[in-house]
Amino acid sequence: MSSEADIREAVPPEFRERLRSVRVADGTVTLVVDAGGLGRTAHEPLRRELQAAVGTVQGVDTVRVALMAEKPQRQVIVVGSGKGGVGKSTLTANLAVALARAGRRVGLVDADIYGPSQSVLMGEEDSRLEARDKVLIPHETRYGLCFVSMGQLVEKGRAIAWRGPMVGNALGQLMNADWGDAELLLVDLPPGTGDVQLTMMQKFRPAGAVVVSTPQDLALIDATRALDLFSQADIPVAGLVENMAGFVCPECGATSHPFGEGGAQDAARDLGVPFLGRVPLTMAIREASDAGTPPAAGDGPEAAPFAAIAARLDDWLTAGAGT
Ligand SMILES: Nc1ncnc2c1ncn2[C@@H]1O[C@H](COP(=O)(O)OP(=O)(O)OP(=O)(O)O)[C@@H](O)[C@H]1O
Repeated sequence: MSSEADIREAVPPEFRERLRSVRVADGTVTLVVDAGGLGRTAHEPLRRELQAAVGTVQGVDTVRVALMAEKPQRQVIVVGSGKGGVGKSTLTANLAVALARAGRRVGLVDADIYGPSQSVLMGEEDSRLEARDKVLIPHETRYGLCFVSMGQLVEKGRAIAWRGPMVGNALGQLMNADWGDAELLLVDLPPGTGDVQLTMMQKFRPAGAVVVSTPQDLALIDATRALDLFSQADIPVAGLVENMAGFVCPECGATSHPFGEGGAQDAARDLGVPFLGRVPLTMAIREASDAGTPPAAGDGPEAAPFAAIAARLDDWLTAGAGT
């Protein structure tokens, strides 16, 4: 009859620290193993390796492996805007890249269910999502982060006309994908204040919200509405970002202000929310975004504003300002 010590000895050394308990009874061995920090994809190979190794011990007929997947502490940050077209998806993609570059383990969720664009922004237009045991496996990008998007589930160019419960269901699938050891999920919300936002706030309790606006008054009125929605739901506001703040002429480098100047910073001050920074309107940002090479991943001047905003968001999270 094999002893517990024989069984422990047979477990490959790299897994011994994960062993939580060993039970031996009538030729059946039960191992309880901590699978925390391993992605779901690693579970089956780990189980098979342990079964094979322990199965070689004399007197062992059956090896049962119970994997405990502790849930990593993961914070959710939503990025919203009062209206469409202000650059919310561009900002979310580049913030995710900048945070990953700064060493954060980041996942990106494209919850802009009616107009998903993260596949294009990440240069993964043809990527499709796979599922294991009905859990989606996020798609690995070249930029040090994984993402999921509605755009990966529906046919390209197909309009999505869903009612509330279907939207909630789709959102749940994206949020509950196999995020492995990601510590931060950045969520690109649809513009406005509809079903997705409400489901998000009720079901997934974000640690914080970032609101994007262009500097002109009309956009700021809408941004104020988005801020109001978050504060009503007790979601802390990490800050306001001013996008398309000043146009940098690609010919002469001079800056003009087609949408006005400093409006979001003033609005943030008036509303008592942090101002996270501004991103200029440049041809390079638009071209890089369309080409699927997020400017934040490069070393050009376009990366700097995103890195600065990401650092402020990181400080806000580190200071424990999120819930
Ligand atoms: N700072 C910027 N400089 C230049 N172009 C930008 C900038 N920010 C965004 N854009 C461009 O503006 C367009 C709209 O941006 P984006 O899709 O990110 O906006 P959105 O608010 O997410 O829109 P939607 O409401 O469709 O989700 C895109 O073509 C994008 O490349």
